[in-house]
Amino acid sequence: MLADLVAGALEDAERRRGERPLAEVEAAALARPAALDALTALAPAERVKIIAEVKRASPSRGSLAAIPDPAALAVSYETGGASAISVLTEERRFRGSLADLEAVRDAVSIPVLRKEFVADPYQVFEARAAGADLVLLIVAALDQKRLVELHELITELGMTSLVEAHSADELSRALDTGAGLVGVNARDLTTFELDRDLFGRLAGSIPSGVIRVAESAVKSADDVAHYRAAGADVVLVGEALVTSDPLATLEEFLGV
Ligand SMILES: O=C(O)c1ccccc1NCC(=O)[C@H](O)[C@H](O)COP(=O)(O)O
Repeated sequence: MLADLVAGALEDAERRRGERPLAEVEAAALARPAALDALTALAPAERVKIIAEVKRASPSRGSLAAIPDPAALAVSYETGGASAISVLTEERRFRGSLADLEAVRDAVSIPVLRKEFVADPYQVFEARAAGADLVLLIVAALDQKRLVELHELITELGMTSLVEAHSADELSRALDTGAGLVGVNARDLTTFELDRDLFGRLAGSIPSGVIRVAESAVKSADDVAHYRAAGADVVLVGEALVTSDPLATLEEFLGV
């Protein structure tokens, strides 16, 4: 499944490259105002922080929410106290787009993450051209050389990588990149199984100075408390927000 998602995302990027060559996207990326400082926005604090996700659908859950106006949803997230917004831009299974990201960027003043199966530098330039401040890199989808190259490009463009792992091995590869923001995804992206305790098993290996993000499987305030007790500085939440009143849910989650 993960290989299919990456292959599909690369095919879609190739199609867009045909319509808008790299030189044009690169120029648009360089013309953007500087990216927001996500490491400061997500820095450890007395209270847990939330990255709130714009997520219409997913391979594991199918349709979640229509989200006709992603910018309005993002404004609710910002008003509700989210520290950053994640926008799924994958088109085939998540029904997202770069246009969603651009609309969100224009509507909020907190950092915005491009959530995508990024494997090609073109996708990084696209992210910056659309106004992203952060880009997701999934360790399981990349060999180490490519992971490091993409992380370096993201950094050169002034953005922040969120480097995502799902095992001790992947975590060690994530830390080897030198990234300051590392996520542990409870969802196995090959089987979709959820393991809410994985973060707790791996968090102790993340050195202080690296921001720890617990991703996926947050359904309730108890789940946020569970991740917080295990050492999460930040939790990334999708489904629970798009299928509820986001303001009320954020208030409940941030009260933890
Ligand atoms: O959500 C999926 O089904 C999925 C399947 C395959 C690859 C990635 C997938 N999701 C991306 C994410 O990591 C989540 O959208 C994100 O962590 C939020 O998760 P949740 O709060 O459980 O919606």
